[in-house]
Amino acid sequence: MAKFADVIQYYKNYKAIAVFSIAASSLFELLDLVVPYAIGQLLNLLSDRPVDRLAQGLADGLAGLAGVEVTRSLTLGLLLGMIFLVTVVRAPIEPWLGVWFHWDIALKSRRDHSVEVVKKLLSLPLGFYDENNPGRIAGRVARGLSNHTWTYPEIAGQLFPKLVRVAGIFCIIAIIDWRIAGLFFLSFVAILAFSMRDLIRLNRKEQALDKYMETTESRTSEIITNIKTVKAFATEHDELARQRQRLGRELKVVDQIIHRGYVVLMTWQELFIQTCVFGVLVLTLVATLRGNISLGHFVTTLTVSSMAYAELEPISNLAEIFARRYASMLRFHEFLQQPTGIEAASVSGTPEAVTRYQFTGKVHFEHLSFGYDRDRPVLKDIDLLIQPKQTVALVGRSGSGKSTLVKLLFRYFEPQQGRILIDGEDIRKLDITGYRKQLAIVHQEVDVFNGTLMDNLTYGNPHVTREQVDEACAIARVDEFINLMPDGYSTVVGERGVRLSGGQRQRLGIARALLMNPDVLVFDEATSSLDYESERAIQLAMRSILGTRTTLIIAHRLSTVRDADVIVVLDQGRILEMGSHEDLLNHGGLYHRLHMLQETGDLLG
Ligand SMILES: Nc1ncnc2c1ncn2[C@@H]1O[C@H](COP(=O)(O)OP(=O)(O)OP(=O)(O)O)[C@@H](O)[C@H]1O
Repeated sequence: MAKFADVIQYYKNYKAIAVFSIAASSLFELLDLVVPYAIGQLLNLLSDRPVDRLAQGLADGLAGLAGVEVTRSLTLGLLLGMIFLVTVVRAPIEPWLGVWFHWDIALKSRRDHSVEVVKKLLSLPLGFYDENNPGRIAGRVARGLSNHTWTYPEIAGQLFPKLVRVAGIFCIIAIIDWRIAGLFFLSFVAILAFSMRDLIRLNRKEQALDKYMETTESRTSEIITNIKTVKAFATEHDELARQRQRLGRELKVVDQIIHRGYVVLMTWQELFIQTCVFGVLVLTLVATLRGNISLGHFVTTLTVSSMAYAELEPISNLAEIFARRYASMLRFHEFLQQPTGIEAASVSGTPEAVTRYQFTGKVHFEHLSFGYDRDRPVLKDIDLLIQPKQTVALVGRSGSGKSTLVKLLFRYFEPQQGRILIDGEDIRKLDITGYRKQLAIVHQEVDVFNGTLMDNLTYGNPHVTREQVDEACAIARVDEFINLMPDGYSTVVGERGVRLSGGQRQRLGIARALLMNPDVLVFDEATSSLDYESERAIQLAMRSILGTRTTLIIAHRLSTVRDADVIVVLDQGRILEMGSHEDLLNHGGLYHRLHMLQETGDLLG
């Protein structure tokens, strides 16, 4: 759970400059008080009454320095000079010591935390992404960052200095009349306590709303990612209706409960403040009429106390703004506190720190058991030894655990029982980045990054030579389509470039995997969604790779796995059968049945 301290810690890199700039802004707020004081003293002078001790002392000091007599004109000049210093002279300095630094800190902190966010995104375990879609994550991060950025200049540049100013006003009033100061203090504490109570209550509602908003954003993001399905099923109207309903509910809470709550609070604050201002006017007037305070003090007290009460409104507004943003700031820190995966160390480390390995490719899945949910095992006691450069095919019904086995090999998840050995070494003992660099996978859906074909080919290994790229492209049959591209290797593909077909993407994926020169290569359903010609091109590419390194093929189409040295048939998380294509056909078990099914299309085969 994130706390208030986490929100403060957000700016910790700039602690020293923050203290300096807040102190500077506070000082300027205090200097503002010189004006009503000096005007009060001017009034005393003009009405031929003596100035108070402070003004008199300053005038004596000045006269002593100049070696002249203290006159009315000298005191007048001194008071005017004070006003000039704290208004005109201060004007060009204040924005630089205050505004500049407040925004500078906010913007630099945003940069720091944006980097932290990327770091976090790269080091979160895969399981996090199964549970949170991009819209939910992006919404939470964006709101958290922007609210932190906007809030800092307001709190540091206004709230703190204004509180200091109010404290200064309290001191001035106390010097003039302690009873008025007492009333001022009590009313101030009362209004702040009353406001805080309401703000805490409203903040709880904000937190619940924030969670609700994340789910709405997550659905909008799903609409974008699944737009083809939405259009194909013609569910635009339903999606719009659902989102409209959610947004309507959000508005109801924001408008009718939260916003109304703030306005009610403001109404009470206004009434209370104006009553207090009036009370001070009456009290000061009575004190002046009784001759307890001078006319100058009457003006000063009235002016500063009106200034103080006038500050109450912005102070409570700032507290309100903070309360409105606090919930999303906390949610942002909760995101940053998510437990990281095993990749975390490599994200922070340098590329040079990665341990380099060279494996023969002997992989042993030793009595592995695993379930995403501990109580529902997906893999049960898998024991499988793969010899170096062997080709092993994993087949079985959908949901039998083929992909999960590969996820464990890549250490996206840890087995609950058993272990995986590579060349006899437990993979948990290896440096995760160095280990993964010796593996490569060609997914069913090959990711294409916005950039040139060359960028995409060398994504995992930017140091390869042009010859190596040509060679990998020839094996993966990328060369067949690269020559047709407008700019060859320099053709921009992906989001803003040429769209690649499914078959082209897969061949790109194979070449990219080969350029990693992996010791273990995995094909995950690599040919499942392709037309005959593309599938054949890929099968030929795969065939020329087989035997050059340990290869694992997850396949539904049994035609693609005939060449495998060993075919492993998984069923409900267990190894049911294992052997060559011929052995398994002769065995007459599940593989034989699946094979017949695919050959004949006969469900009873
Ligand atoms: N991230 C996940 N969280 C929870 N359960 C999951 C997750 N991924 C897969 N499963 C479950 O684990 C079981 C095995 O899934 P897996 O993807 O390994 O099967 P598969 O044999 O590769 O299936 P297919 O051939 O359809 O891809 C399934 O019951 C699936 O619902």
